[in-house]
Amino acid sequence: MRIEATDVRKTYGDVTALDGLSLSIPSGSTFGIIGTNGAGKSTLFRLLVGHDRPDAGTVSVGGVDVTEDGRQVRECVGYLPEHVGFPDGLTGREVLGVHRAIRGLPRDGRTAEAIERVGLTAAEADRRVSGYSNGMCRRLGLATVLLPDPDVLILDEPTAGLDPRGVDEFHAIVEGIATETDATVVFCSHVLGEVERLWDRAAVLHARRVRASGPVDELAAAETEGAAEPDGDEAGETGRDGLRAAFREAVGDDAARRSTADREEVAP
Ligand SMILES: Nc1ncnc2c1ncn2[C@@H]1O[C@H](COP(=O)(O)OP(=O)(O)OP(=O)(O)O)[C@@H](O)[C@H]1O
Repeated sequence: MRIEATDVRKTYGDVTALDGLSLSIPSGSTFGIIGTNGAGKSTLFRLLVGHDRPDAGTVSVGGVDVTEDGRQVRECVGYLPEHVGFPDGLTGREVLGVHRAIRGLPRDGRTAEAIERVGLTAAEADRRVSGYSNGMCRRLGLATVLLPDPDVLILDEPTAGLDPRGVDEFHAIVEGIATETDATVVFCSHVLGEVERLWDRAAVLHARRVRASGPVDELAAAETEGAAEPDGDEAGETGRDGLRAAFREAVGDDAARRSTADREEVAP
């Protein structure tokens, strides 16, 4: 499903989180949003799933305006927020059972399928979540959003706090989902390495809007080739120099270099 955001503005009191943001995410793509802390990534995601409303502009998923029919959009979108909590006393499988029941989904084996898809063993699924590692919690969170077989997956920094092996394993799971389904996968991160490994296309969020967007190979290739001057500040599709410049501008030169190194560290 295609996702479109057009000239979106969102404020929280006197804080302007997004201003003039426009973004187009093609159906079936794996799309990364990269930006520093506070760039507005989570705000954008909340708008995409109708948990928040833009002050101006429009957001649509599969041609449906999210502000007009948020319910229809949420039925086909799986949204994993950055912070997810589970009731300590339940097992992973019970957590999934609760999610299945809340959504009114049938008992048709989808819980076991979701457990398998995220790489939890049956024994792990039957353990209480109070004993889960961060990586297991992330997998369980992903399993909860996979239950309804969503057309769109929106994952807000799902690898934050994972060690390099955990990041790699999580990427492999998401790659499997992207390959085996037609789902559009949108994922955000601070780390360029994650972009190169996982995504077809990416957008750099900076100064409350999309600073640049385009194919990831252009962004990543540009990053490893050295410095370049910015080529303008228009949002939307840009060439290699625009992506490279936007990424450096957003995260700073040192962070850009570290981000490239992070990619090498987590490479299999
Ligand atoms: N509920 C809220 N109330 C007030 N300000 C908010 C709220 N949500 C977000 N903001 C502000 O909006 C801006 C964008 O925040 P947002 O959480 O979307 O950024 P982010 O890119 O997801 O950051 P991070 O990488 O740290 O998660 C920040 O200045 C933040 O303080």
